[in-house]
Amino acid sequence: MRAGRPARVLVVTAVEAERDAVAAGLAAAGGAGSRYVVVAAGVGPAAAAAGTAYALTEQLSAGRPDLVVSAGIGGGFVPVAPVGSLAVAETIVAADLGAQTADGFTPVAELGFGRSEHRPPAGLSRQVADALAAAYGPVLTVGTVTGTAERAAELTARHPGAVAEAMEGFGVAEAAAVLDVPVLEIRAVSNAVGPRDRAAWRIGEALTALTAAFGKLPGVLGG
Ligand SMILES: O=C(O)c1cccc(C(=O)CC[C@H]2O[C@@H](n3cnc4c(=O)[nH]cnc43)[C@H](O)[C@@H]2O)c1
Repeated sequence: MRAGRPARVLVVTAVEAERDAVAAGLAAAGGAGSRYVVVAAGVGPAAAAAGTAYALTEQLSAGRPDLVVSAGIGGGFVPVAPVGSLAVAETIVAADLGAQTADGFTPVAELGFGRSEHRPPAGLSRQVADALAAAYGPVLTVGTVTGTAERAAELTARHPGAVAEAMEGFGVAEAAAVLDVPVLEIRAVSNAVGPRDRAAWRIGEALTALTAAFGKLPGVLGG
């Protein structure tokens, strides 16, 4: 990102409820909303990449965005990211893109194809995490929501310090990287990563936290 406050920010969520929660926060921040475009691109990394690429291309005539933010609800690794809290990505990791063998999982980058993670600007991501009182660490992108304690333990072992998982960050980051636009990922925790208990998801609480985060973000990014 160029020095100073970003002139244009693209925020990509998965679903409309997340988009509306982000927009409500930006509206509460007052005026900053005009520099922000918020789109709901769909669930999963493929929809996220396609939607981000489309939105970036559409915005090019007004000038290339300075920053792309992947945002929404997510699963939190407890105890570091409990339900209702926020998580900000230090790295955005494609946690299930690769090959599963008898010896375990090999990430796609180790297979010699592409990359397995994106690194947001370190100073900026840390600054945003601190300002939002968010957990800070790797945020995993998965194609399949974790639903067992065994899978959660496997992910934690492979990605020490992981704070959250969701389904879009890596797709958003891949699209942003094509235009060399820096990326952040901000997640509001709706559920714990672990044994599947859909009834325990606190989506309303997470959306409220997401709104609060985007009420603060313009101030953190420089008004
Ligand atoms: O209940 C299910 O089985 C289920 C399966 C696929 C998707 C969903 C969603 O509700 C997706 C919405 C959205 O939420 C993010 N999210 C929230 N918690 C998690 C999680 O623990 N692991 C991964 N993603 C999560 C995700 O980014 C989706 O876009 C429900």
